[in-house]
Amino acid sequence: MKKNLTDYNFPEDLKDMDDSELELLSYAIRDFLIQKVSVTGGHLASNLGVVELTIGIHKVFDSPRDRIIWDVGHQSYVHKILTGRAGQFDHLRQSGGMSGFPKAAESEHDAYDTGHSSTSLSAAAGMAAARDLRKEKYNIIAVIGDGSMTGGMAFEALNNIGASKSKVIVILNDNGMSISRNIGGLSNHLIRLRSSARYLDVKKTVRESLNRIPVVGRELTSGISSAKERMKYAILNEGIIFEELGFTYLGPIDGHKIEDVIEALENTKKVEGPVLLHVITRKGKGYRNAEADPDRFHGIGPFDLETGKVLTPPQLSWSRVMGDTLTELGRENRNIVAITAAMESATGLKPFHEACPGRCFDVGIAEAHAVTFAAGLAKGGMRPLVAIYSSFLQRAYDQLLEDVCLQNLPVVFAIDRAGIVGADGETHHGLMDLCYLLSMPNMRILTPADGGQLRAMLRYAFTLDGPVAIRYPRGGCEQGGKEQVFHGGNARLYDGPDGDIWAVGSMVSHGLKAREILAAQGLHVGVVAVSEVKPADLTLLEKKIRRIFTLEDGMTIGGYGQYMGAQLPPEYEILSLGWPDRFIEHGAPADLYHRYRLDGEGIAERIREYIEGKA
Ligand SMILES: Cc1ncc(C[n+]2csc(CCOP(=O)(O)OP(=O)(O)O)c2C)c(N)n1
Ligand SMILES: CC(=O)[C@@H](O)[C@H](O)COP(=O)(O)O
Ligand SMILES: [Mg+2]
Repeated sequence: MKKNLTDYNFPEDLKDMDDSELELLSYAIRDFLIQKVSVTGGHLASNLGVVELTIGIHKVFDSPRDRIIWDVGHQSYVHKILTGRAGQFDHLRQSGGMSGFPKAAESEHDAYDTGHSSTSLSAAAGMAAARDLRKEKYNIIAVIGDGSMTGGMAFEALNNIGASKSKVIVILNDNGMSISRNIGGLSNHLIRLRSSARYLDVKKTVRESLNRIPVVGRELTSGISSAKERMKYAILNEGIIFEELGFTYLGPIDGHKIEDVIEALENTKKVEGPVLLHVITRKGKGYRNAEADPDRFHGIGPFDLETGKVLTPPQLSWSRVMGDTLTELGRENRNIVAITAAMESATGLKPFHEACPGRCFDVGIAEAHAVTFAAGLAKGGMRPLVAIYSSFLQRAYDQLLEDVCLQNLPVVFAIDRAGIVGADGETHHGLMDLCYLLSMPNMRILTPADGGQLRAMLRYAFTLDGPVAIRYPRGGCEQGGKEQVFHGGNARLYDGPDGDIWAVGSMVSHGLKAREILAAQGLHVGVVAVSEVKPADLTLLEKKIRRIFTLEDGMTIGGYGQYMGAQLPPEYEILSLGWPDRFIEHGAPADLYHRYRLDGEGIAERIREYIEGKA
């Protein structure tokens, strides 16, 4: 073994390693991951679970010729180490550093960019069709977790691939967990498969599969031979959903036994047509604290290695305020129900679940279904709230429009992680929701500037009889006044003769900072805190102040600024300040606001340039 992981020439060096060297390597990788992520933060538990599997994949397949697609991509750290990027882990997910997700721009080994779940199988299907049409020869391997397999797109792709008979290798990494415990009918099916006697004799089950199915060449394993035994196997495999859909199902195998992993992966190569290898792993494997609490170690900030405790002091989060308020409201009104797409604790729903058991629904990673499910609940007389991240709600555009807005149903959307999220980057920033929600008739959009306002808005939202979206950012929030009430409308915080900043929700604090900086330079702008984005409240428009600067944590094109521009009388001029027409990279929020001139300083500069006629 070499001293450092950076001393290797991976993936080539893997090819000459024997099983015991690979096992030693797995220890070194775990150690490295735990050390590095304890400093930078990141998706630790999922990566610890795929160490042997990833080593096996790079040993058996030939990346980048063979294409490896990581579903979600949060578990691609080991792949990054094994494709020459160990040296970049000190800057994992930091401004200017390596992404936490696969990025083709980062490495030729990253065959497909991911971040949102359940896309890998569709991407693999398309890549396989392209390969076959072009008569090329290479393997396409999609690695998907049991949580991601609950997403609708994964089912759609299985359906498609199974019928196409195209050679796609699906590796189902089953650890029984989504971020929290995995749920649903498919999850129960997997539990039955993993607890069946078949798991006990790994090699035999894989050999049996190979004897039963068409394989490339004649390199068959010895396995079962008599017709009677073959029939017994076929019956055993009957009812395995993947087989029924047209896949050859191999496994389940123990994903932490490197020699079994390698043998099973070699066997996937031999199968003709679509094949699914079921691998059982443990989330957090090899680090006591993560094994004990895989949910918390799914995505974690910098932590103490010994205790596993995060180093940043706890703060009041927007999610927490939402969850606690909903719990209060749920106690008062038994018609209130909550829905999450596999993000119960992250969206703050846990206390509601505990206080109102039976009224909190985790539907799996199924955002589109979650929204129409809420529409159904509303139709049935309940008052549903969908707690969801802004970027994941993108998955349910059509359901928002056709099921909720068109029928004007009273569904409350608690849109978390709206705006810049930071370390997760392009795939996770919540910069689009204002653009698509603003164009939806009947949708009301509220944006709290602090925790007190969020509490008041939630209470108000349940009094309305149509859809309401309340959007708020990731992270900590100011307490705000406890007894606030909200009946719609905006609030003027300052007057100013040189123009008015209309700041949406949490951007109010940036607007106030800009105002201060400008005042010191002799320019006096007012500030309006925009709590009600839609319908537009124009009652605070000043007749004498004809210059409006809108400020939003969303895309400029199609966002609040353009929406306001369309409502303003012609004598008003408007400058819209938001995120530009490009994908915004990962990095610390403060760095990003600064780089894109959306912090107080940048906003002040842009306003001054505009007023001075330079913009
Ligand atoms: C569309 C979408 N919804 C939700 C998420 C948030 N998310 C990221 S990983 C994850 C759980 C994935 O579980 P699984 O695929 O089993 O991987 P594991 O973490 O267990 O390795 C969830 C819900 C996401 N990335 N994309
Ligand atoms: C990979 C993924 O999609 C989630 O784990 C996400 O990273 C969670 O983000 P938060 O840290 O904002 O909850
Ligand atoms: Mg899982």
